[in-house]
Amino acid sequence: MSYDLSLLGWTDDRAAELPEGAVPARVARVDRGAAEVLAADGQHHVKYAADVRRAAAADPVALPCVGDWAALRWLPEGRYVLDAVLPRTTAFVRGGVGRTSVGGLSRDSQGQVLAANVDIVFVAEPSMHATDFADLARIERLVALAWESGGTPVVLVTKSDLFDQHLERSFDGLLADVRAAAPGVDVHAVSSLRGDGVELVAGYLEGSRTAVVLGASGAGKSTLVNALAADEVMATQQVRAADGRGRHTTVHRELIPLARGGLVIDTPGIRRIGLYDMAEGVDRVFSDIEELAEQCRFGDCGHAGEPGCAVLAALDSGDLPERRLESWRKLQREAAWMASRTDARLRKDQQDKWKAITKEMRRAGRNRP
Ligand SMILES: Nc1nc2c(ncn2[C@@H]2O[C@H](COP(=O)(O)OP(=O)(O)OP(=O)(O)O)[C@@H](O)[C@H]2O)c(=O)[nH]1
Ligand SMILES: [Zn+2]
Repeated sequence: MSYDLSLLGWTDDRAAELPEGAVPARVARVDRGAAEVLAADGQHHVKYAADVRRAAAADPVALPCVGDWAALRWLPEGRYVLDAVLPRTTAFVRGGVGRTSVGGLSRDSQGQVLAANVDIVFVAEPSMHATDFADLARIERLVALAWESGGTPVVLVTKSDLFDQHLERSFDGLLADVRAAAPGVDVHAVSSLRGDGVELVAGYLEGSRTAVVLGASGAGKSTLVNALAADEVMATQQVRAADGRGRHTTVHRELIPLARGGLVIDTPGIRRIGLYDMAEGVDRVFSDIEELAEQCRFGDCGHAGEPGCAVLAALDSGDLPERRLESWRKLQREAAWMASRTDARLRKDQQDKWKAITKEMRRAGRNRP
């Protein structure tokens, strides 16, 4: 089995970051101290070089993760070693690895990268969930997370076939509310069951882009991924049934290359993604409120009754729905809480570290395999 790197998302920009003589590979899955990677000459199980282990011991953000592009080096004993992680263009960073026994984040926890180099972040929210309509607050939260990762969010209102047209609310009205909750973000209705919108979703992956699907349990993520992947997932299920072995199947389960181009990352970490540091993303998803806040008379207005508050004025006039203001307040509190526990310089330091490692490797001029 060999891979066409460009179909895995390899670009000229990334090639420019590759140390001379190194072999590029995409991380499909990670285990303790080792990764499954896809390279032009096939799939490999590779261990981490001492530099990578050292960097990861100092800071877990340096650990290779699914979606990473890595530089492999050929060892004299006839196998590859993962020598460096190439600079990430996007990353889902969880604020803390450790959880305390009561479920909170432990104070000294550092960031952990759940997935890297994800271009498109689909936010799946069912049009109907039991008798409830799409949850706008959840959409706001996940869109904020998506912006924070550096990827481009696209909201998918899933299970559109379940929407009962006889309800007091029209489907178009629901879509309009969703659009208002995610300004500047594409919003589409999808029914994986009927196949509606699936081609449109696939279109976002053209040019071998990488996507994840975020959403609550039961939002229809797996069904959508299966609809996109069709052939591949069915094939891997047959492999599993035939020989009962897991490894090959698992690789394709976490980083799923689609036959029509593009990839979907689907890992337990991404599925459980909830609340991470996302101050920037919050600002962006609530840009309408941020703009109002700039018009408040006082620069440090708390929007709690101060004179000349533009936010409360918009609330009074009905321009700003109360639900949205509440949602913004809640996310801001959470973001502030996360920020107090996450070293803001973490990622910046990490980027510098990667650059240094890459430079170091270039200077050392590794041997070709
Ligand atoms: N009517 C309808 N049902 C759907 C659609 N997509 C998914 N479902 C059903 O909704 C249920 C949940 O779908 P999943 O794809 O497993 O949801 P998920 O988001 O992957 O859920 P988790 O694995 O728990 O995170 C399943 O019973 C699906 O058959 C759809 O477009 N229309
Ligand atoms: Zn104000």
